[in-house]
Amino acid sequence: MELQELRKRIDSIDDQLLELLSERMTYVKQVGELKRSQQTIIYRPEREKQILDRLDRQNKGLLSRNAIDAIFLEIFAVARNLELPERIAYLGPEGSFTHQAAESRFGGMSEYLVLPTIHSIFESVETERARFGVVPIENNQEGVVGETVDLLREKELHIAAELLLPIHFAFVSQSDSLSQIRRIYSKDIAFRQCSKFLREYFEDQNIELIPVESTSKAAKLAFQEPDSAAICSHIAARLYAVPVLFDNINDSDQNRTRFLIISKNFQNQKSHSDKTTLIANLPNTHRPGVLFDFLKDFYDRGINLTKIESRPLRQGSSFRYWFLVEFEGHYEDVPVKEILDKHGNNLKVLGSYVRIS
Ligand SMILES: O=C(O)C(=O)C[C@]1(C(=O)O)C=C[C@@H](O)C=C1
Repeated sequence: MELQELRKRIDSIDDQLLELLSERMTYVKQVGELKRSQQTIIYRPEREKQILDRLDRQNKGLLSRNAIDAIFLEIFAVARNLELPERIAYLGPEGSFTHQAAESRFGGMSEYLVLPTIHSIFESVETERARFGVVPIENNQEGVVGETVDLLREKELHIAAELLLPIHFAFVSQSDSLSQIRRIYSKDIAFRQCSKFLREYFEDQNIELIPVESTSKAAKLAFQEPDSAAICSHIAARLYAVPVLFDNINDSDQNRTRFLIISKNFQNQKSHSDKTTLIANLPNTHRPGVLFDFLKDFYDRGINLTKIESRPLRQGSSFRYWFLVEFEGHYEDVPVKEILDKHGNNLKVLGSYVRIS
C-alpha cells in the first residue's frame, strides 16, 4: 500500500477511536455523578486492574501487555480527571523518578504538587491539599526508604495502591561527540549504578564526574552546558529537552523502585490478587518467641508474607522495634480478619490494594 493510502486508513481509525473515546467518557461522567451522589471514591485501582487483565486476555493483535497498560492507564487518568479533578503530590524535583512514577499512574493531564521532602508529601495528603501522594518505599538494590516507613506509622493515612518502576538511566548531552564532553553530572548513586558504562566509554578520557542533588538538576546542567552530559531519568531528559545519546545504561536491568500511593480515608474493594500492609506494635518483643508467635499466625493460615521490616521504636535508649508487615491477601479475607481480631490494638492496617510486586 502507498504511504498516502496507509495514512488515510490511520486517519479513519483515529476518527473512530476519538468517537469511541468520547462515548466512553459520557459513561465515565455518569459514573462520576453516581459516585458523587453516593460520596464514594473516584480512583478504583482494582477496577482498572480488572479492565487491563480482561483486555490482555482478549488481545490478539500487535500490542504488548505493557503497551495496553500504557494506553489505558492514560485513558483512566483522563477519565478520573473528568469525574473529579484531583491533585497529586509527589517527591520532586520535576524530572525525578517519583515524577515518572506519578505520571505513569495519573497521566499527563493531572494537576501535580511538587514537594521537596517525603514528610511534606504526607502532610499535604493529611491536610487534603492533595488527594494522593506518591512516595518511594524501597529499591530492590538499595533497600527500604526509612522515612516513608516511619511516616506510615506516624500519620493516619492509607495506601491506595503500589506501583513498580524500572529504574532506567539515560545518558544525555547536547554534544554530538563523546570526545567533546568534559563533565558528567548525576547523583552519586546513579554513577555507582552505571559504573560499567562509564568505564567502557570514558575510562581513557579526562572526564570529571560531578555529583549533584538530583538527576533532574543534572539534566538541567547538561542543557545549559553543551560540553557536559548527564545521567538522568527519561522524564528529566524530556523535561529539559536534552538529546538521549544512550539509553538504559544501568549495570543491572533488574533495578526497580517500589512506590506507594497514599491517601486519606481510602479503602479498596477486594480484587483477585491483593496485598495488605500493616504496622505491628508487638508488646514485649524483647521476650523470646513474641515475633515468632505473631508470624506463626500467618503461617498457620497459609498467608504468604512478602515483607517484614523492623524499625526502631525510639523509646529512651533501648533497642526496641516495631514492624512493617506485608502479606498477600485482603483485610476482609476471613483468615486475615482472624489475625486482626486476635492482635487488635497492636496492629494498624494501612490498606489492602492490588498486588503488583
Ligand atoms: O468504574 C469506575 O469506577 C470508574 O470511575 C471508571 C474508570 C474507567 O475509566 O474505566 C475510571 C476511574 C476508576 O479508577 C476506574 C475506572
